[in-house]
Amino acid sequence: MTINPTEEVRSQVGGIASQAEPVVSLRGAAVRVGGRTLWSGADLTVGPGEFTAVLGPNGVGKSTMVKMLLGVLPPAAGEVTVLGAAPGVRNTAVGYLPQRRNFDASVRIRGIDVVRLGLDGDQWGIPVPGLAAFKRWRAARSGRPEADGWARVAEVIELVGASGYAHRPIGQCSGGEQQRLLIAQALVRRPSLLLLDEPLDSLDLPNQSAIAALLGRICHQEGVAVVMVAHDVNPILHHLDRVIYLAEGGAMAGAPSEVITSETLTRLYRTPVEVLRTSGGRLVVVGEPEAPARHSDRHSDRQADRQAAQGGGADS
Ligand SMILES: Nc1ncnc2c1ncn2[C@@H]1O[C@H](COP(=O)(O)OP(=O)(O)OP(=O)(O)O)[C@@H](O)[C@H]1O
Repeated sequence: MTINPTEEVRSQVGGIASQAEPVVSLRGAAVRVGGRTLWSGADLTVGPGEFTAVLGPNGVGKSTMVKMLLGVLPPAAGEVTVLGAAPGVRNTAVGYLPQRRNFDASVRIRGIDVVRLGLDGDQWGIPVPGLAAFKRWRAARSGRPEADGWARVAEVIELVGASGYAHRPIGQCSGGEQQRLLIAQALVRRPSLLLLDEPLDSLDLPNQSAIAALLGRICHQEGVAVVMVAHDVNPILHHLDRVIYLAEGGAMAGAPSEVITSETLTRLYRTPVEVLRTSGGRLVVVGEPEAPARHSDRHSDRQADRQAAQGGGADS
């Protein structure tokens, strides 16, 4: 499918959000886990086709915000709506990409089958939000779910630029290729909102840029609102419409140029952070804790833990 910012194409991907209604709205929202308030006072409005990053230090509660938007965890205070309803109610119109999972090289399932799981199955043990309701809706609507399903899978694979390798076993695809296929999986049900938890983690810089550009196109040309957790704002900075920085006890949201300033970030991170403007006018954040190299280490540790749990050593 050619990417074309027409209403017709928008309707092929984006779903039920009306232009007037915010896709996500937080008013004085707070979350508590284990008896502890992670953040509070969060005000955020995300409109259709807007790209928002959720940023902040490790453990501040970024993934927890995604869980709250999915309805898994209720807000401890304030008002939160997703697609005009309480979180969780409209999950059939929400695509979700959990924190990155690597497919081992021995995994034989093809990319297209992984994408198809977004319609028919679970994402490796993680329940697809609202799947049962969606299946009922789809069967009632089409009467031919199988044929409709494969046509949609092909369409969305083309959209993310994965046609060249979608028939390969996913374990033989590169990290960037796997991520495109997983984004296709999250898009296959034509969501109005895409929630992504650190989709750039463990990717090299060219792949971070390519995936960031793909998400920018999905958002701005296809009309899907994107809310994305990120550690490093730089690869996505020039695609963003809005950011929300979470900090211990607080939160600050706004346009990137308003929020991404040396003063604000230094205050939020409680460590010196400098925001520079390049000759091309782009912002670059220097000194933001948790640089990408550190994330890779973190995920390598998880891989080693998994291998150890399976009886192999980290170096086996
Ligand atoms: N069910 C739970 N019970 C108690 N504490 C929890 C629970 N779930 C998460 N936490 C804690 O809440 C905090 C926020 O976790 P969360 O994963 O949302 O942070 P994050 O900002 O996404 O972190 P990271 O950047 O490391 O991915 C962490 O300290 C975590 O240990």
